[in-house]
Amino acid sequence: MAFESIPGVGEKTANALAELDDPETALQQGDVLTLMDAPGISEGRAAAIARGAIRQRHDDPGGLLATDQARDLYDSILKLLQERAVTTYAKKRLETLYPATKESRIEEVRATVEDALQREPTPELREALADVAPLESPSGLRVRERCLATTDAERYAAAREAVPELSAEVVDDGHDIEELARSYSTVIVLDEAFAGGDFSGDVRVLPDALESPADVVPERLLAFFAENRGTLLAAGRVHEASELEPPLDLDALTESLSRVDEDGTIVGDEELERLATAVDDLDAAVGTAESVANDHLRDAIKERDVTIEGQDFLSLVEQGARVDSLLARELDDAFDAALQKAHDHLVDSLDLTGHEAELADHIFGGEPTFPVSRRDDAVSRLNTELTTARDRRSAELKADLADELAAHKPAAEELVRNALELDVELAIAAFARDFDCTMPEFVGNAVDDDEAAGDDGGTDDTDDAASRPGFTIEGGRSPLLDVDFAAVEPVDYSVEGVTLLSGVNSGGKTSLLDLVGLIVIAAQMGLPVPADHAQLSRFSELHYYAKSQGTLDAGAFESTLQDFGDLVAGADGRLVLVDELESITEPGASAKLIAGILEALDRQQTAAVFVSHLAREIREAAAIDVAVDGIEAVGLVDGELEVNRSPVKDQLARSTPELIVEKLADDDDGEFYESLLEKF
Ligand SMILES: Nc1ncnc2c1ncn2[C@@H]1O[C@H](COP(=O)(O)OP(=O)(O)OP(=O)(O)O)[C@@H](O)[C@H]1O
Repeated sequence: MAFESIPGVGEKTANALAELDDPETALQQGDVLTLMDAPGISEGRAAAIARGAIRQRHDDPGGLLATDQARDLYDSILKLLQERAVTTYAKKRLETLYPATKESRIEEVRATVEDALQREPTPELREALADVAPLESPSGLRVRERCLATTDAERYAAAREAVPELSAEVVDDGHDIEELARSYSTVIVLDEAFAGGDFSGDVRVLPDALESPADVVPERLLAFFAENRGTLLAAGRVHEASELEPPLDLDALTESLSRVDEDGTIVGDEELERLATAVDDLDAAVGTAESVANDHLRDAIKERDVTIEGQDFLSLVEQGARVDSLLARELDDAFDAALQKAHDHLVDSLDLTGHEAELADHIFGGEPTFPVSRRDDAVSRLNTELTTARDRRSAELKADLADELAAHKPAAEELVRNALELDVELAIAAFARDFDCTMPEFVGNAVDDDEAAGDDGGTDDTDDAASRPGFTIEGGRSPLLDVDFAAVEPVDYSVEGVTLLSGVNSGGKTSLLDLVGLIVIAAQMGLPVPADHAQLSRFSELHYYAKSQGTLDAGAFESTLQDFGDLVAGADGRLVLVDELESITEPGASAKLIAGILEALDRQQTAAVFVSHLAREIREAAAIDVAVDGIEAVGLVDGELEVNRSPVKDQLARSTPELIVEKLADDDDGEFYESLLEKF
């Protein structure tokens, strides 16, 4: 696959992607998690690449968000979704949802959303998800008790590359290998030539070792599971707390994980623990055993009255200070008992067995002496015996556990992936619940797709191909208003083609444009929308222009006009939302400009809503019959306008001043207010 053909992927990124095991599948599935594994690819970048790949797969030109205001609305929707996701992964994954213009992409997301809407985001699930993160590959692992050896420089380089966890050594001959075996518990020789060699120590000739590094370093897999233990267990809890079917036996995984600690060390094996403790405690135990023996001997000597015959005394004097023979004779039993006590202490405290106990026997012995002292060579022999046994036991257990975990690995990866993907679905489900959403219905044929229209009622393009693009919203409630969502009044609004929207001040015109834009963007992302019912065309571009902050200077005015020049020259199937364009210049000129833009848009297959306080003037200036809808005040209550937030079709709303003059005219018998009212 030519990665550089993906929108937004340059040579450097393409090279990074090529380093993944299976980048094609990751790109095809929009799998941000795997894409993030490519060197130098951040989560945000991975999401952008995934989006590009999705667009490419659907041959989707994208580009629905044609103005900054439209992009801001998209960002707001994304934020509402991301706030409802627990994991960073899901927050990034949600960014792969973009407003598409191709039916196939919208349908693809809608199919996932249908499932998502069945999900229930419970507190237990959110709690478990908090501990789930993408799996990490441990780095910097070093295994010190094993080494690789070869006579070949190339193989040496390959060994360093394939198994960085072990030391690799270049050797000349068997003698060098013997030397290594003295420093390492195990030496793995990579050269066939040494097969059948007679080495002392644990020397294994494994010419194929580099082909399956995991067998040579089972620690690699153990470290993977050890490092990801928290995530794996949490992903297991996510499955238990939801209706997700786990891809492996969770009890078996938990049991396997309980046998390795965070450092990748085997735990829970009594024999290994016995040997490890014995190695660690050997010195201290020998010291204590010495004291035990000496205490016993000291007490025995103190209690003893020694009678020395003259002859013995003479020979003692003649032989200098040697008392060994005397000790041997007089304290033979006590000496034996002291040694026995020392030995028993060693065997008991270190829990030594069979051959180890025999070796311990040699630590205290020989000619009677006081104080009793250890024989260092015997201590060293016991130490070697225990260390070798410990390492052998550990290596066996690691290999066994690694075998077991290797079988779990693909399913464990799926377990975590499922949990993370569930978080994405739960965020969508929470969005739908929090804002009382329903799935929108696509009608008409605003965008020309080459594809055949689907017949599942989702994006039914065959319905009304001749009709003009537009939308119908029933009971729409914007989650972006500055009031609590519960206090948002539902709005009904329907537009086909080009229309003006008039209305009282603060009647909710801007909020309505936001709602329309939001519903269109969310719908084309494949998401449910905050309305009781929504029907819309699939638009090619959304041009949303916010209200200008004041009259523009000549330069800004010129460039705004150029924007509209481009707009009216654009393709069919667009939705244009414009808020009070009149504020950019003086009212008389504005009305003429807007009238001209509306005429041009009316000639195209475009839907447009222009909010304006100059609806009457625009209509008068326009050569076509421009539709005008109105958000009306139903009355004035305590100086406050009471507003019907749903625009009335084909009705020019009376302005706030007109309403107030009318009220004064009603309240007052004078002619002044009546005459004012006639001016409207
Ligand atoms: N559907 C709604 N439900 C509840 N409150 C709303 C709704 N729509 C608008 N409002 C409230 O009315 C306020 C004014 O709305 P908005 O700015 O959309 O009015 P406008 O008609 O564009 O005003 P102006 O003519 O002054 O530009 C909002 O800030 C919001 O508090």
